[in-house]
Amino acid sequence: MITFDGVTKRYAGGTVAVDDLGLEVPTGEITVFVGPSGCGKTTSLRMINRMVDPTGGRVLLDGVDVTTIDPPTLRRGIGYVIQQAGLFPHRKVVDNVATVPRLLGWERRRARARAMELLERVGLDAALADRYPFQLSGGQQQRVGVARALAADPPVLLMDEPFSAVDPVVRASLQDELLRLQAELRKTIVFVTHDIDEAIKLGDRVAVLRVGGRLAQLDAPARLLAEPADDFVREFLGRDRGIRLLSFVPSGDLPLRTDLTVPVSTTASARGTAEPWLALVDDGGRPLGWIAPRSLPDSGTPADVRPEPYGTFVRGRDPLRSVLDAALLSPSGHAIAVDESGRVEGVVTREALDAALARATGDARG
Ligand SMILES: Nc1ncnc2c1ncn2[C@@H]1O[C@H](COP(=O)(O)OP(=O)(O)OP(=O)(O)O)[C@@H](O)[C@H]1O
Repeated sequence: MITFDGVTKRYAGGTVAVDDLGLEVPTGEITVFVGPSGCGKTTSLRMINRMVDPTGGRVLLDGVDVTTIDPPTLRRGIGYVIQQAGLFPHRKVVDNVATVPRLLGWERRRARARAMELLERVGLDAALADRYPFQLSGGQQQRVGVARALAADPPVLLMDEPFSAVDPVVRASLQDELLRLQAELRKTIVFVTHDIDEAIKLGDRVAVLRVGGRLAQLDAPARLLAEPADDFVREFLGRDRGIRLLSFVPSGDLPLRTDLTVPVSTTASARGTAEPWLALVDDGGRPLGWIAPRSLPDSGTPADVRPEPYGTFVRGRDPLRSVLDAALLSPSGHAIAVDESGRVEGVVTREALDAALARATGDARG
């Protein structure tokens, strides 16, 4: 665990970058520092690995004041990833990743083997190992940066805007990759960003800082969205707070109707149904779309019927936000629930969804 105990940093010249910061970064979790430019995020992060020392208060790593540990020893247990990856330009990718193990005295072959294993872990093709950093895309460079930080298997990882220099699509995949890795590795991660969406996606807890280096709020993302502490946090969170909150509400307990589906082989049997919409399902159990039984032809083959568009969600895995999205994509207003392999489990009606939405927003309002 990392503890900020009344930490202040006043730079020469008088700027107070961090002001009496008190918070805990739990072991094995991702804690995100977020806030506008100049609010002291980077300074706070760097006080953990002693690139900056506080002028007041203490930063404790598992109860030990970091200023009592000499920086090289301290940094051996702390990986560090920065924007633009910060790779050594004249070293091949594999040697970049092997840098810290080599510094720790690993023999060359073992360090390289470890580097190759990590490149694979972060989703990079082994063929890239012998390239130089300039021969990689921005996203690939960031992956190398993450692999390098993980090379000595440090319990703590500091990440300073690591994904902000890449385009939104690559950025999203790097974020997904980090979450996947973290599920396996359970590092204690402090992640700095100015992007609130990134903070909410990645953080187990999010610390919102305001300029002057003061902590505005520290909470789990769902709580932050539901109950911003003040106007500054509310404005920083921006629009769509209610919708974004639905990303944290599970869909597993939504009631399913199985009588609102019809197999394609028996489409004609749907003619007499009173329901305005039925979900058409193929022979493999996969959704084909919505049909209106009333519009089925009295004669001829119902095979000519063209199903209307639909949306699906994986029940139990996807959040309520995905159910709402699926419902909005369907003319019926209902959402089709599928299992992990894409087979239809049933239908969540608009009424059931409305009730769940009312419950979720009611819970959020407290
Ligand atoms: N070495 C330094 N000397 C003097 N002032 C500094 C120094 N480093 C940072 N500052 C000031 O401290 C404040 C906080 O800086 P810091 O880099 O920690 O903010 P940040 O939240 O990480 O900002 P950004 O999102 O723009 O990177 C700013 O006002 C900055 O100008």
